[in-house]
Amino acid sequence: MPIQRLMVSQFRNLLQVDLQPSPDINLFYGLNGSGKTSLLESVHLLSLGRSFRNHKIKPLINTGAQELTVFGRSTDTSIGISRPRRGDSQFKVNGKSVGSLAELTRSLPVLVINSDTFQLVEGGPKERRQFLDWLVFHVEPNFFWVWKNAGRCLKQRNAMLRRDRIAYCEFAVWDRELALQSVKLAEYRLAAFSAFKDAFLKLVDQFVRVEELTVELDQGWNTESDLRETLKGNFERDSKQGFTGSGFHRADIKIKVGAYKAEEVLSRGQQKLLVCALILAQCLVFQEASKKNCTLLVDDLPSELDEKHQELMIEWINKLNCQVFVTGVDVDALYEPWNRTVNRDIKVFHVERGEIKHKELQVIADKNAVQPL
Ligand SMILES: Nc1ncnc2c1ncn2[C@@H]1O[C@H](COP(=O)(O)OP(=O)(O)OP(=O)(O)O)[C@@H](O)[C@H]1O
Repeated sequence: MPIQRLMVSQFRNLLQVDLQPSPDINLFYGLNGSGKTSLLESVHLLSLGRSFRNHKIKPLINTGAQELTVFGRSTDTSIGISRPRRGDSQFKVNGKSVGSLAELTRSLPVLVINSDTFQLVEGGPKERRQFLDWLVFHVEPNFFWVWKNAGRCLKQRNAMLRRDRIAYCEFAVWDRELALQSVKLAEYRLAAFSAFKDAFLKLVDQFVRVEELTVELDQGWNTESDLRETLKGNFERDSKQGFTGSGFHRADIKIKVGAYKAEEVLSRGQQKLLVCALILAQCLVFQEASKKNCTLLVDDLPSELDEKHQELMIEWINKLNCQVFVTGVDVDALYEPWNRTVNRDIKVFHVERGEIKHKELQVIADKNAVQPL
C-alpha cells in the first residue's frame, strides 16, 4: 500500500508533521540532525512497532512530550500507532484497536537500506534470520502463529533447563512440540528461501561479480536427523548451557565465497553491494508472491555506494515499482540521479529543524542542478 498521507507527532524532533507522499519516489533533504532519518524511523515504527536504529521506543518520544503518534493512510487502509511515556503501545487498523502488531506489519510491509543493513553480512545469525522471517511472514499466512507457538515452547524448555534436577522425561512433551513447530517453520522457510535464492543469484551478478559465491539455508539443526532425537541426545549439553542448542531459533543464511564466510573475503564495498542485492531480491520475491508492493526506506544512499552502483540501485528500485522514501543531505546530489534514471513521480521535501515542507524543484539545465522554487 503506498502511503498517501503520513502524520507524525512528537517523534524525536518531529513535533507535528503532515505529509502527502508520492506513491512513487519521495526525497528528503536537509542538514545533519534536521530529522530526515527520524521520518524514516516513524514509517518503520508504523510497520514493525520499533525503529531500525534502536529497539527501545522511549527514546523516540520527543523529550518534551508524553506520547508519540504515527498515522498512515493508503487508499483502503489506515493504520496508527501511539506510545505513551508510561504504558504500552496502542495499534489501530481502520480506526479499531488491534491487539497484535502483526496486523500493522501486514498492512504496511517496509524494507530498509541504511548503513546498519550491512550487518546482514558481518553481523550474527539473528540479523539474517530476521531478514528471512520478514519474507516468510509476508508470504506464508500460517508462519506467524507457528512461529509464536515455537517461541513459547522454546521459552518453556529453556526455563526448565535452568532449573536444577529435572529428569529428561519431563522434557519429552516440550521436545515433541518444539520439534513439530520447528519442522513446520523449516518447511515455510525453505519454500521462501528457494524463491529468494533464485532471485538473489540472478541479481547479485549485476552488483558484484564474485566467483564461487554461495547462499544456503541452515535450518538450525541437521535436518537429516529427527529433531526430537537431536534434542534428546543434546539434553545433557543443553542442561549445562541452560539453553536449547538446536531448533528453529538457530537458523541462519550462510553466505560464502568458496570455503570462507563472505565477510572474511569481500571488501567493505563488495559487502555493501551484496547487501543491496539481498534486499532487492527480498523485495522482488515479496512483491511477486504477495502481489502487493512494499515501501522501501533508503537512508543516505549516496554515502554508501559509488556513482555506478548507485545508478544501478536506482534502476532496480524503479523496476520494483514500490513507494520509496530516500534521504540525503544535498538536494542536487539527491535529486539528480533519481530524476535522470526514473520515469516515475518524484516529490521532494525539505527537512529543517523537525519541520518538513514539500518543495517544487526547477531544473537548471546549463548547470544540471536543481533549485528549490
Ligand atoms: N527524543 C528526542 N526528542 C527530541 N529530539 C530528539 C530526540 N531524539 C533525537 N532527537 C534529535 O532529533 C534530531 C533527529 O535527527 P535525525 O537523525 O533524524 O537527523 P538526520 O536529518 O537524519 O541527520 P543526519 O543527516 O545527521 O543523519 C537530532 O537533532 C536529534 O538530536
